[in-house]
Amino acid sequence: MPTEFGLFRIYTFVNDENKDHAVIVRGDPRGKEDVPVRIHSECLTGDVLGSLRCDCRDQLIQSLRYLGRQDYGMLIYLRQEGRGIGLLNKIKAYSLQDSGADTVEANLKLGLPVDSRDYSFASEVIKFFEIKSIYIMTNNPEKMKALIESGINVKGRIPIFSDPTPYDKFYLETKKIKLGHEIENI
Ligand SMILES: Nc1nc2c(ncn2[C@@H]2O[C@H](COP(=O)(O)OP(=O)(O)OP(=O)(O)O)[C@@H](O)[C@H]2O)c(=O)[nH]1
Ligand SMILES: [Zn+2]
Repeated sequence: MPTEFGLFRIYTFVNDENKDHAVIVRGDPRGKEDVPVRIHSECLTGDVLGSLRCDCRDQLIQSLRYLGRQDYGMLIYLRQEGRGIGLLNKIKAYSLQDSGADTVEANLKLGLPVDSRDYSFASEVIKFFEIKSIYIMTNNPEKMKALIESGINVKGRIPIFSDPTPYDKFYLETKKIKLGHEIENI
């Protein structure tokens, strides 16, 4: 698949819930060591519509740009919208955030988990390609931990910072303080 970031191959994998996840592969990472991998969670509002309420689109573009410069690597696009609560609930959470709640409080007020994402599917994909070790592109230590616990040899982390805007500064601060994201530029 030719993209503005370079040439990739695209695969789809379907899980038990019948969600089709996309894997965008650069070069041939099969059997390789030290493969850069971005595991990106779906964000329709940011990734597709360009919403500035979050940094998702910026991280997606930075990841693809980075991967496009590598000989091999992959981006696993997981259909776990809204950290797993789905689009409808994320929009309800946005409404509560407009009344003052932060991104964590809003989920809790809706009676939903703060983060119900599952990375086992991403691990299966990495194992499918027989990748020996990875560098994970994330600021989220929980994501890294989940991958290690599922048996992936994670050699290290590649941070992806985006410049905060007036629209996402509070969101990024909350991710740093309440969700433990290692964001150094706020
Ligand atoms: N529930 C909820 N989900 C959100 C909100 N803003 C963005 N998301 C979702 O959050 C997911 C991305 O998670 P983030 O917390 O931004 O980042 P991360 O994937 O944990 O960490 P990185 O790997 O550093 O990007 C996507 O599925 C978005 O749809 C929000 O305010 N509420
Ligand atoms: Zn987003």
